Amino acid sequence: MSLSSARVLRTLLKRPLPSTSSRRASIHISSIMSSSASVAPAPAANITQSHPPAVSSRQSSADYDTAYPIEVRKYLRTYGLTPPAVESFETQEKRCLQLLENKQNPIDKYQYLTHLRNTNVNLFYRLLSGNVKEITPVIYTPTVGEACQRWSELYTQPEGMYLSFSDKGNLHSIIQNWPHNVEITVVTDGSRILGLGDLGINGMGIPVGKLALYTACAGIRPDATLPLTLDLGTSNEQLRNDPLYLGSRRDKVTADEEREFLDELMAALTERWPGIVIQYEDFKNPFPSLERYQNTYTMFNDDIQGTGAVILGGFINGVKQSKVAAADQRAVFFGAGSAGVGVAKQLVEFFMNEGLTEDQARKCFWLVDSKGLITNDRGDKLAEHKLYFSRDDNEGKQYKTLEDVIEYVKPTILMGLSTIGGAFTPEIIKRMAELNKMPVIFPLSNPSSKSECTFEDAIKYTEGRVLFASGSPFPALEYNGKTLEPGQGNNMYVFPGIGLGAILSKAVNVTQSMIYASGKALSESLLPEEIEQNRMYPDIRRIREVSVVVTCGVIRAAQKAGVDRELGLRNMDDKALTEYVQKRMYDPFTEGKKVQDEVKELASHLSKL
Ligand SMILES: NC(=O)C1=CN([C@@H]2O[C@H](COP(=O)(O)OP(=O)(O)OC[C@H]3O[C@@H](n4cnc5c(N)ncnc54)[C@H](O)[C@@H]3O)[C@@H](O)[C@H]2O)C=CC1
Ligand SMILES: CC(=O)C(=O)O
Ligand SMILES: [Mg+2]
Repeated sequence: MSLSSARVLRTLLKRPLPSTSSRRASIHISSIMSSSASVAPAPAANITQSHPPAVSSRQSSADYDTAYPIEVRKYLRTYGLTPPAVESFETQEKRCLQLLENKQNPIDKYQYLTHLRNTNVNLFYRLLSGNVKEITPVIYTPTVGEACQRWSELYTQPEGMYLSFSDKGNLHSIIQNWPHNVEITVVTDGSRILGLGDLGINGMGIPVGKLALYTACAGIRPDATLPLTLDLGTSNEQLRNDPLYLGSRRDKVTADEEREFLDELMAALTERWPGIVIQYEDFKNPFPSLERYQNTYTMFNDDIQGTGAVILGGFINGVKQSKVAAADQRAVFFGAGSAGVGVAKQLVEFFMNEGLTEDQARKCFWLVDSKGLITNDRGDKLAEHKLYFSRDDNEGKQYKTLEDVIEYVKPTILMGLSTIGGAFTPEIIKRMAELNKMPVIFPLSNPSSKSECTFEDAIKYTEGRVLFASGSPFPALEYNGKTLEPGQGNNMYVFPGIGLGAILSKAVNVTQSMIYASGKALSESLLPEEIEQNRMYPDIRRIREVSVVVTCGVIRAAQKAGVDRELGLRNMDDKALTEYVQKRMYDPFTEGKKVQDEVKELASHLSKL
């Protein structure tokens, strides 16, 4: 059967997926009129059944909130489908936190939170917003790493779209199956999931986790987000032989095949949802797609650009503390992939803004990959993205190990984007501390097991002088009577604001200037007391406020670049723009109130008839 005839058949067999608003349109007058009387449950059966009964799988998961008053439950036709008590947000949170605490393993906590998101979306986001520091490590790095590794083993429900290479030619029609209007998608092919390698379609945990952060941090409505995983084969033989693996068992498609598929995908997504923002995530080789689509679609690559921006943000504050001028910086990058090159390029731009020429700025960087320092005369064919930083001043000498490179360069900065856990050994950290008053050491690989060093080691071996940020979170430490908080250099500080800024400004493209602006805005989002505490990044608990600052910076940059189509925002001063952004953000704490207000308004209207 062709896809289009399958769709017709399905349409005939099934009633359409009702949206919350269409369901609300078929109001149950008697239930609302009787609801104000008391909390005593009037039988749900008093509801006139003018159309098929509400089926749980057809309701929005937000509708089953035990915080909803009786009249709202009747209005939503969930009366009787939730326990009788009407709970406060505090009681709900207490139960959820207790349940979380009782779970022994991070993955059990992850599964519980997944269940919660699918059964009461507003409660999930209230819980996340109120406990962002505690819960982010469960739904995002590091735990999402294990969730992806075990995705096929633990699978219970769909949470996004899966598109296979064999669907090529039909992507446009398959995408029509998604039942909501989408403003933003995160798309991966699973080929480089964190530092864990090619996980094929098991990588779905990443789009799901990133989009949960879009909602929690930048207030993009949950139903306007689309987690998207491309099943383009996998080079992971173990997965292909795993009987539980949920993807196709073919080898990875070729670069040409991938390009053709992505061309069709980009067109299909944009045709279905004009203006959609498309975030590329965790592709093994993401440079060609960024180059190909960045001037044609509203898209960006989080690993290259988001990571560049977040490190720029922290680095601007770090430089102020270390007081080493741009011209005197020498940065060794351990790892020269998408993230390494993305960060280095972003810092080149910063150094140029600090007065260096491009060549002077570029020469401040020494990139190391699995074969050692990247030089023109190393003897291997360098991937294109490495050429810009390849050194020609090594006088014929090759430096194979990180120790050798450090002795040669005597760096002020050591970045880790290598996926090699523990690569920054005590000796390396000590050497950085000998070379610098305040060494910058950023072990940025994820998840925690891949971090190039721990916060504890960085503090111990530099005697507390390190300027530290890691990709995954580490706990705070007591050192010499002081509590030291590690920085978290993770793109989660910027991608929510980049996405929201692009959506609200209706940007036709995500320009490099918008990316730079996100990092700059992040650096300016610190409170005076955070600056006083020598922090490079704001407290993660303020991420929603921070995302508003980042969003405004991105919108202004879009306006300056002339890629914005929401021209009304141009006339707003900064205060008005900030308020506009805040008002446009989904807030799980007031979401239920909106429904209650609708019910009240309707009851009052009906009483006047
Ligand atoms: N903190 C953050 O926000 C972000 C962190 N990352 C993390 O950065 C890591 C790298 O990501 P990508 O650059 O996208 O991956 P990639 O696969 O493109 O690059 C990895 C690089 O590490 C090098 N490498 C591998 N083994 C090595 C060894 N033994 N010695 C020296 N170099 C070695 C490779 O040659 C390559 O240049 C991952 O763990 C990822 O999770 C990525 C994006 C954002
Ligand atoms: C944080 C992130 O995007 C990564 O590790 O790939
Ligand atoms: Mg990533």
